[in-house]
This record gives sequence, structure tokens and C-alpha cells, in this order.
Amino acid sequence: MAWAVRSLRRLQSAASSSQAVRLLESRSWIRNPRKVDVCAGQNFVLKQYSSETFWEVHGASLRTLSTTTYTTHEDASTTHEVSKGGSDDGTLTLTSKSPPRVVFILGGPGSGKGTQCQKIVDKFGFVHLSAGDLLRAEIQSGSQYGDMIKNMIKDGKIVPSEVTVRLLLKAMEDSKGEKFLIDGFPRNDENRAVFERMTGIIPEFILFFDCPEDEMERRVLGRNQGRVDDNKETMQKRLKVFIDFSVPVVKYYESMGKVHKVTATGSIDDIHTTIEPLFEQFSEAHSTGESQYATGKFDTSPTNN
Ligand SMILES: Nc1ncnc2c1ncn2[C@@H]1O[C@H](COP(=O)(O)OP(=O)(O)O)[C@@H](O)[C@H]1O
Ligand SMILES: Nc1ccn([C@H]2C[C@H](O)[C@@H](COP(=O)(O)OP(=O)(O)O)O2)c(=O)n1
Repeated sequence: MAWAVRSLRRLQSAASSSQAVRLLESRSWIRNPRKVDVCAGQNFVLKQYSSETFWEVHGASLRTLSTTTYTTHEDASTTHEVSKGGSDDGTLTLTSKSPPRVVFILGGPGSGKGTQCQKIVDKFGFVHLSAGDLLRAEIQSGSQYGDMIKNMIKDGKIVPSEVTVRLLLKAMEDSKGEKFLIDGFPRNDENRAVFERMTGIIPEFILFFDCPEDEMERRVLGRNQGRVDDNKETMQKRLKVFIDFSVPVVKYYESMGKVHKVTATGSIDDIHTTIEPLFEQFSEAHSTGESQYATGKFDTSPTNN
């Protein structure tokens, strides 16, 4: 979960008393691991610095910080008590970490996102996270949000972003992966903004499966997975939601030059062959330590218009 730590604007000693001592404020320290002495009983306020760097915070001998990492949000600093006891002084080690690499997989319902993700996972070792699967698992888990999620899915609506992003983040952290295919997300602008705000992650690129509506409907109605939303009535609503809310997100990323549009008709293998070079290029760029995220060098020109 080390990657989940947002970069820190500053790390302050912020004990409730007025003796709070600022430990770090300038940017210079963020480049290298840094050790900071702390005293028992202090609190620390962790704040985001920017979306470029992620931080791991370990307390060498501090009970409450040992192997703990933190996520901070743009609009909310997080206060952590370092130690409750009086004999637990120690050292914090701050280590910068690379953010995880994320590719968003978008396309209408039934356009083949999940099918292609599986093939990419098999070959390129990404962790595949389907937002829809996570929401369905949340229903099954008996969560307090279960009924709400189920009703919204049944009605073809988009579940509130805070719920979906929290599920995604947890799955990312649990997986311990470093590169992710996030499938069926972001489905609207709110999804996109909340994800960016909560993680600071900018996607490497977006793969958009372009499929005619009648083909999507045919596939969904033939999918036979017992889903509450794979019926004609809900499918009509999902297609409308897709056009009204998801297509604008694709356009947003298009304006950033991040979208690879893939024609989603044709055989499963042919479509895979079309998108494979994109992931080969991605793997090559990252095996040499380069990152589009960091360098802007990754070729994001569309593969198949
Ligand atoms: N290229 C394709 N041609 C025909 N059927 C496909 C193709 N890709 C996927 N399918 C089938 O269409 C259905 C929907 O695919 P899926 O990957 O679940 O779509 P999505 O994740 O976009 O909703 C599945 O039954 C799948 O087997
Ligand atoms: N980001 C997301 C993804 C899915 N959902 C909900 C609403 C969607 O209609 C359902 C099903 O999504 P899923 O991606 O599994 O399936 P389709 O691409 O529609 O076939 O889940 C959501 O609310 N927010």
C-alpha cells in the first residue's frame, strides 16, 4: 500500500499544544529518503504536496506508525498521533514511491472491456479491477450500501463516486500491484474528479472500445451471467447513461491526447491483436524506467480510429 501515500506538502509536528514545531516545509527534502526525529506524544499533520510523488511513512520504533502508510487528500490534512506512550520516541523514515500506473478501460455496456482486460492481464501482468464487479461484490458482502448499489445498478444508474472510488482504492491496495487496468471507470465526470482528488493518479492512457449500440445490446442480452441489469429495459437506460455521461469523459481525455480508440467489432482475438502493441510499448517504456506520467514521452497517438 506504499504507493497510496499522497505526497506531502509538509510534515508538521502539530501537537495540540502551542509548542507545535514545524519539521519540514520546503520541497527539497522530498527527493530522498529522509529521517526525522520525533518525540512521543506528538501528532503529525500529513498534507498533499502535489500529485507527482507518493510517500511512505514508517516509524522505526513508534508503535503507532510502524509500517503504516497514509493517504492524504487535497482538501483535507490528516492528523496522526505518533505515539501515546512516553517511552516511544523514535524516527520517522519518509521514502518517496512511484505512483501506481493506471490505464482506464472505457466503452459502452457489452463493448468487450472485461473480455479484453482478461487477455491483457494474462500477457502483461496488469491487475484488472472492474468497477462493476467491485460494486456487485459489495452487494454480496452485505454492506450497508448494498441495497442502494443494487437499486442503482438495476436502474442503469451510476453509483455515487465516493462509494466506487473507495472500493477501487481498497482493491488496489489489497492487490499490492503496481499497474492496473481499471475497467468501467470513470463513468462520469464525478467519478473522474473524485478519483483524481482521492488518489492524485493521472491515467497513463485510456483505451476506449467503440462499439455500435445494436451490437452492445446483442452481446449484453446474450451474456447470461444472471445480472440484474442485463435485460432490455435496463440496457436502454445504460446506453443513455453511457452517451450522456460516459462519452463526455472520453472526450475530456481525448482533449488531453490520452485516448486510444479501438473498433470493438470483429473477433476477440483480432481486437486483442490491435491493442497488444499499445501494451508492448507501455511495458517497454516502463522497463527502461521511463514513464509517460513522468516524462511525457509515451506515444499516446490513437491506434485505431
Ligand atoms: N469481439 C467480440 N465479439 C463477440 N462477442 C464478444 C466480443 N467481445 C466480448 N464478447 C462477448 O460480449 C459479452 C460482453 O462482453 P464483456 O467483455 O462482458 O463486455 P463489457 O465488460 O464491456 O460489459 C460477453 O458475453 C462476451 O463474451
Ligand atoms: N464506475 C462505475 C461502474 C459501474 N457502475 C454500475 C453502473 C453500471 O451500469 C453497472 C455495471 O457496470 P459494468 O462495468 O460491470 O458493466 P457494463 O460495462 O455496463 O456491462 O455498475 C457504476 O455505478 N459506476
